[in-house]
Amino acid sequence: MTEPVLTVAEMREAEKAAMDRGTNEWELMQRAGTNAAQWIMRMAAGRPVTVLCGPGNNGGDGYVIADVLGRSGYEVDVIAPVEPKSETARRARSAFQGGVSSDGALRTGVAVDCLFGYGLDRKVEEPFSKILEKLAASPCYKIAIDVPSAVQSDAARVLGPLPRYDLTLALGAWKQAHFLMPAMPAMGEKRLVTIGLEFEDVSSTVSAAPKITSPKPDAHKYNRGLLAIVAGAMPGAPLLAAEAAMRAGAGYVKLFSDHSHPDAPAELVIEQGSLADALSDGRISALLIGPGLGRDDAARERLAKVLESGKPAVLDADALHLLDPELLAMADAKTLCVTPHEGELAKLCETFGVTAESKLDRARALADVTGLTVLAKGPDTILVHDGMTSFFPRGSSWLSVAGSGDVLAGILGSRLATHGDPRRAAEESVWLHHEAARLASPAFSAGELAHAVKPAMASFL
Ligand SMILES: NC(=O)C1=CN([C@@H]2O[C@H](COP(=O)(O)OP(=O)(O)OC[C@H]3O[C@@H](n4cnc5c(N)ncnc54)[C@H](O)[C@@H]3O)[C@@H](O)[C@H]2O)[C@@H](O)CC1
Ligand SMILES: [K+]
Repeated sequence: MTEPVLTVAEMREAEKAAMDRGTNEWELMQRAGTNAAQWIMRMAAGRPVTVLCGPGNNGGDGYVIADVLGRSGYEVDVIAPVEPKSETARRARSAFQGGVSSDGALRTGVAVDCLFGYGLDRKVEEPFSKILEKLAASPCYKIAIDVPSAVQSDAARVLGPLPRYDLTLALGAWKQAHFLMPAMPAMGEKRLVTIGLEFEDVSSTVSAAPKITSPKPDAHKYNRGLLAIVAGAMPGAPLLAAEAAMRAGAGYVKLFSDHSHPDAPAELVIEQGSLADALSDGRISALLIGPGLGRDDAARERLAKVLESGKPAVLDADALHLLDPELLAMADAKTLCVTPHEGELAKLCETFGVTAESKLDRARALADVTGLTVLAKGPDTILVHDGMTSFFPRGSSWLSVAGSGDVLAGILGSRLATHGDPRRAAEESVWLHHEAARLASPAFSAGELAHAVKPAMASFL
């Protein structure tokens, strides 16, 4: 099932739509609190629970949770530094029969943070900041309801003390912050608690694990996809990309390189000489250029030839520093996928006149302006294709190793050569990259990561 990722405005619209269909806010809060309480009881397993309640409907959810836990036999403390302000939260507060204190110690056991949800709109100050500091210092099991209370839901900005949570329960739908830095690593495990909302015209989703198919019975090396990797000044990076690509599904991987590559595996075909001639091979189904390309005139010339060829291509690394409107005009942007890290994304935005503050907004604006498929990689990878945004579960932090990006580019090129769909190829490449890292962890080299792409493929067959 596709899981939408909503902005605060979209979330409010979805809730309004539910109300227009006849479900009032109180019922939504009952569902949210009751369903979240089921998760909390599973994690608490009889331990005492402290619920922290804020002034809005997130606090309202907290009173419902406390009520359900109390009725289920749990010892529950509620700490609420201020009285609820919204009507529905006040109703939840009056329905709760247990004790509420404005401050107090957190009992060891479980703490449930309902100070602020997606309504957080300014810096968290006292008395709330003090409570969050106390929560951060406590050894208890920490659960954030909807979003951690110091995290702004759309941009993932951290506006106050941010404890490390064990579990975050997203209510109704995922919010952007669940998949964005810097907030994401503090959220622990993340689970979606459904409350019966319906979503229309969804433009952002969580990428679902891909289903990779085996080659067709009549497959041969060409119709399984021929990926040509166009090398340049430095020999190592394109070779690494080729090692990954050979294990990611393409039937044939070639390296167009004028280096001798004494370390290349025997099964990698290396072609030297005229790039124009090499690119004229009609059997090539996708190209990859950028790793080790260089940034001089010769590199620009090679990139121009790739773009002129009209073949689907992945542009990575140095190619992203060279790409400009003049070069892009040579190609059909719909067939191209760019894979910038933060610095390369900034460079592309500068080149194409995109001004936006966050990584998410920059990736979206760049895709809009250029028509490219943008895979903005990093700890919070974001894919934008034709107005659609995909977010991904977090990958291993061991991926922060030199050559990791070359491996990702190789996998992406291989998947693109296999079926030609840039969005699908990009999603598959991220999942395969993460899975290869999981299998190769810890402390792998990029070469070991490239080899782990093979067992990673098996995870998605
Ligand atoms: N509206 C609905 O139908 C539903 C809402 N739900 C819950 O409601 C939450 C959103 O509720 P709200 O819109 O009331 O927002 P919040 O509960 O997140 O908080 C908003 C309140 O906190 C205040 N506030 C914001 N930032 C502050 C800061 N830094 N310091 C002090 N006060 C601050 C605001 O002035 C407002 O009073 C969701 O996250 C979710 O938990 C769920 O109950 C499901 C149904
Ligand atoms: K919260």
